[in-house]
Amino acid sequence: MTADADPDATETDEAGGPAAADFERAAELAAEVSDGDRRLHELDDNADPDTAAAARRLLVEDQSGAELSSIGSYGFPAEAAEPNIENMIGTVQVPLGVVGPVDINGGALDDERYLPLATTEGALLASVNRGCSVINRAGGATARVTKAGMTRAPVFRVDDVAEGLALVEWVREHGDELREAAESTTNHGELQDVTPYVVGNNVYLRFRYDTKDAMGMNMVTIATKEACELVEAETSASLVALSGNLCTDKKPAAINAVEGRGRSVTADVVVPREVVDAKLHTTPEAIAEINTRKNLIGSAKAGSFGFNAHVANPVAAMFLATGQDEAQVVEGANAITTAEVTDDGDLYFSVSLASLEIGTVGGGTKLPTQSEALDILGVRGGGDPAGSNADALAEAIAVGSLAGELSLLAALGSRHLSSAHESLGR
Ligand SMILES: CC(C)(COP(=O)([O-])OP(=O)([O-])OC[C@H]1O[C@@H](n2cnc3c(N)ncnc32)[C@H](O)[C@@H]1OP(=O)([O-])[O-])[C@@H](O)C(=O)NCCC(=O)NCCSC(=O)C[C@@](C)(O)CC(=O)[O-]
Ligand SMILES: NC(=O)C1=CN([C@@H]2O[C@H](COP(=O)(O)OP(=O)(O)OC[C@H]3O[C@@H](n4cnc5c(N)ncnc54)[C@H](OP(=O)(O)O)[C@@H]3O)[C@@H](O)[C@H]2O)C=CC1
Repeated sequence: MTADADPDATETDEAGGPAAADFERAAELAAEVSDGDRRLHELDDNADPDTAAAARRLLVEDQSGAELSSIGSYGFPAEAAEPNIENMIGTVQVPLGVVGPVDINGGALDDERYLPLATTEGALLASVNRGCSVINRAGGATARVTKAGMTRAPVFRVDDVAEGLALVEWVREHGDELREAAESTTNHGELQDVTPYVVGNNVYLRFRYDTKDAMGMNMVTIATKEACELVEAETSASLVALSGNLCTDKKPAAINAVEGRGRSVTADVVVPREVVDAKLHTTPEAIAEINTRKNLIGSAKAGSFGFNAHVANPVAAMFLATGQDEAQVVEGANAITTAEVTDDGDLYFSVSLASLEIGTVGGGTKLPTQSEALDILGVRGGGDPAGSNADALAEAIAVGSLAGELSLLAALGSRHLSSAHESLGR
């Protein structure tokens, strides 16, 4: 076995962290797992989280021959990540940078902000930064959350369509009882509506909640389970699965593009022609044409839900930076970019993200580096009023996406995409 830290260390430091692990105990635990006396995921029951992580690193190093000193050099007590991961061995570090400060004229965030982006793609921050500098010269970007609501859609089995319709009618008549059941599990969540869908002998009930500052998937799953118990007690329908995929979580889906999920948010800007020329080295006409031929027609021909160039880039980078659930980049990139030449010859440019599932409380937002990144935006924790911090985060991500779209479409217009990645991205 290759030890990856001080083998003489035996005390667990109160502050925690990899150096505070008890490496003697870690070696004992690793040997017990190797001998089949203990399972990998049981180590936390027998040691503090940093020691358990050290034991798992020893096992993985032994089995793979890998040397895990970088993975083991994390900068916070493993205890802080306990709600976020099982079988922890350390962390992966992704470089974090900032762009801006960019001027955001939002409904919830009306100020200048640096935007934190974590990525391994060279040229991405330079590009989004250029977009921010263009937005600032244009007087700032406007941003608004136009709809909010997190969904969970359980599927019920019924005998036939007549029973399915009876269930739909029962749901319509008993909205108050469903709301009371669902909201009994949460202090913040509010049931907004339940939309039924009947397919043969399947009934899907799409519950939508205002989850305030939480992304809300745990919250709405727990609340919907309570409502489902009422449905089963009061009707002949039988719950097959608490998630019936009409929610739709972590899969590309038209329903999210049309109905929205999480926050639907739009950012837009009018860029004066001279700024397009000086900073983007192209014209409003060229950007509008590229947007039509690439983002609209090209995407339509490809059957894509993403009528944009690379909204996934700023969304993923800001998700990683601020502790969002990275699998939900699938829905986060569900965006339409528009571009047109105004009557004055300037460029109107917008990006509308239909289903941005984000929060400033819960999930990964509590981790030390992620909550510092939320501090950069001034949106850590619960907002006043509740929900305003998550609205502000949505607006910041939308403006980052707007900046990225502007810069990339311009780079395509000026034929600078490949040269930019030759000089910055390799
Ligand atoms: C690279 C640039 C920005 C050069 O663009 P430029 O206009 O030659 O740069 P510049 O040196 O004149 O500077 C202009 C501004 O860019 C920023 N800037 C410039 N350099 C830096 C830097 N080092 N670090 C930070 N910021 C930088 C900075 O904001 C600066 O303004 P200022 O603040 O000085 O007033 C431009 O060519 C560009 O944006 N290219 C596009 C690159 C891009 O968007 N890549 C994204 C990834 S592509 C991808 O992943 C998806 C794709 C393409 O496959 C999707 C699809 O199919 O479409
Ligand atoms: N369960 C599932 O099916 C899925 C879970 N996930 C995971 O779910 C997690 C996110 O779930 P989520 O429910 O957001 O987070 P948490 O489960 O961490 O719960 C957050 C809780 O914070 C409390 N809270 C405190 N202040 C506020 C506020 N201002 N606004 C809203 N809530 C507040 C709420 O408690 P209270 O309810 O008591 O008011 C809320 O339930 C992520 O880790 C994600 O990876 C992702 C996809 C699916």
